[in-house]
Amino acid sequence: MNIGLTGGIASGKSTVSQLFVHYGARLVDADRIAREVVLPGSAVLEQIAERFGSEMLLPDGTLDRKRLGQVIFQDPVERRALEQITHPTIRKQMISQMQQYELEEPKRLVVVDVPLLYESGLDELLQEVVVVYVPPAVQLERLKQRDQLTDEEAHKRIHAQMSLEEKRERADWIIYNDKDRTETERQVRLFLQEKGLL
Ligand SMILES: CC(C)(COP(=O)(O)OP(=O)(O)OC[C@H]1O[C@@H](n2cnc3c(N)ncnc32)[C@H](O)[C@@H]1O)[C@@H](O)C(=O)NCCC(=O)NCCS
Ligand SMILES: Nc1ncnc2c1ncn2[C@@H]1O[C@H](COP(=O)(O)OP(=O)(O)OP(=O)(O)O)[C@@H](O)[C@H]1O
Repeated sequence: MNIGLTGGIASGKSTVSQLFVHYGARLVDADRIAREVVLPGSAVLEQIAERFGSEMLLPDGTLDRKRLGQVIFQDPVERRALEQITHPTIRKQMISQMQQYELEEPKRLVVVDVPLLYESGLDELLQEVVVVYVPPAVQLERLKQRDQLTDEEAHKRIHAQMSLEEKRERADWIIYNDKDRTETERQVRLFLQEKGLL
């Protein structure tokens, strides 16, 4: 079985996906793949430097993520341009990893953690979609804290994505992550029990 795991920025996808791993799932992590496809020497990084300028590279040749983030979270046109360069490769790698895991161990749960799951239409490929939800005020506070962002910067990042309310409406299953981690773990266990996976 495979499931998609999504939510808003800083709603707790990584926290929840680690709980699924703890209970035996295998994880396909889109953010991790997104980092791998821009390693020095990759065609994707070369295209980013062409489109956004070589000042987006640090002296050691790696991507200046902070700087590129400042550009793309400000401006939807720039964001689309980056997505057009990165998403086809990220998507291909995610699908191939997911298929490989399913082939290797057909009975084991595969969790596919993708921030932009609905935005990119990947939900079509997954059996069920679990949304990690927190109320807007909690999301804003956790994002500011974790990434040391100002109010304005955090709002821009949140608004670069489909609203968490809309994701919640589309979800097959919702995990509420606004209480403590023990409560979140209880809900992960409940999901696994319901699906006969625990
Ligand atoms: C702009 C980049 C370099 C900023 O890197 P940084 O290390 O600061 O952030 P990180 O990659 O850890 O992303 C943090 C979160 O930002 C959000 N986010 C990232 N890219 C986007 C985007 N294009 N649109 C909306 N939200 C996004 C996601 O919720 C993600 O979990 C990076 O996010 C990136 O390469 N984005 C394009 C690839 C992409 O779309 N990734 C999202 C998952 S497929
Ligand atoms: N139940 C919780 N109680 C308190 N803090 C939490 C809880 N769950 C997550 N956090 C904290 O909130 C922040 C966001 O969580 P996490 O990194 O798991 O979110 P994410 O959805 O994976 O983020 P991103 O979209 O940026 O990848 C982190 O600092 C994490 O430690």
